[in-house]
Amino acid sequence: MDNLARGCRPRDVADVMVSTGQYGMDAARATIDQAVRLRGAATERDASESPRAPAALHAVPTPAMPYIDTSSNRIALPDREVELLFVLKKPQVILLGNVLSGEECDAIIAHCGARYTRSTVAAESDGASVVHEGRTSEMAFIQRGEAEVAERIDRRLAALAHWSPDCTEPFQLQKYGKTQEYRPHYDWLDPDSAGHRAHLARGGQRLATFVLYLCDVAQGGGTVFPHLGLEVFPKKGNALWFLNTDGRYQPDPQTLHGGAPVVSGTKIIANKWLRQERYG
Ligand SMILES: O=C(O)CCC(=O)C(=O)O
Ligand SMILES: [Fe+2]
Repeated sequence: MDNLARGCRPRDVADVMVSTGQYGMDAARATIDQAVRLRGAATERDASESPRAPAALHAVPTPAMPYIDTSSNRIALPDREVELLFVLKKPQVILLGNVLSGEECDAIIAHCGARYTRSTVAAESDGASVVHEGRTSEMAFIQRGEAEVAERIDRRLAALAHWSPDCTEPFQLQKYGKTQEYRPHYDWLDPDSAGHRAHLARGGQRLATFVLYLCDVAQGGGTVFPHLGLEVFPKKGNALWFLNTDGRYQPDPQTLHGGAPVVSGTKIIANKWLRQERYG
């Protein structure tokens, strides 16, 4: 497992294991998943060291990317079996079912109680958090170590995405009442914007997004992707995943997305962003 410790992509390590003839692909994947879990989903990887490809496999280093195994209809995680509901290949957008139990959704919402404040975005000029007319929801954060249920879900998402929880942002809840929305935007940080560069300096690029739907919504509130002609409706316990960049960490303009206005009811989601490096 030295290659994993050096930050190689589990997928590449699996290819090497199969090519030596000692493992079938299923056995290689299972062994790697186990090793990643034991290592706390590669927590120990030195974030300052650039990820490298397995020795003697590629001359050109391939950066590590989080990934979800889409080879079967269900994914058995250590504490839960998740369903694949749809997969869009490019850009990669995956809808997953049964990621959270109803009780877990309720517990997260209860934990945040009334701590919401008006949502903000990062200003392009200096990166400061500013209120924006395109994001009318309210937000709340759950810091690492604050709630057992959040820690458990953090570990589950790490196993699902083969990515260390240390390289993710804390959960950000978004609550939308009637007419509230988040107009189409990108989750990746723009290297050409001075304000975003300050955020890039802490944890690198936002490689992938999980949107956890914590409740059903009576009407409206879908997550929309205008360039893809796609709208995903919130369903309690489901999670939407998308990759914000290509495999070389370059922002993908096709990932434009937003939260459509809620027509009736309330929508509550939790965002989890996977960063390139340790996010402290
Ligand atoms: O509300 C949604 O469905 C998407 C939210 C979103 O894209 C965000 O908070 O960055
Ligand atoms: Fe977003």
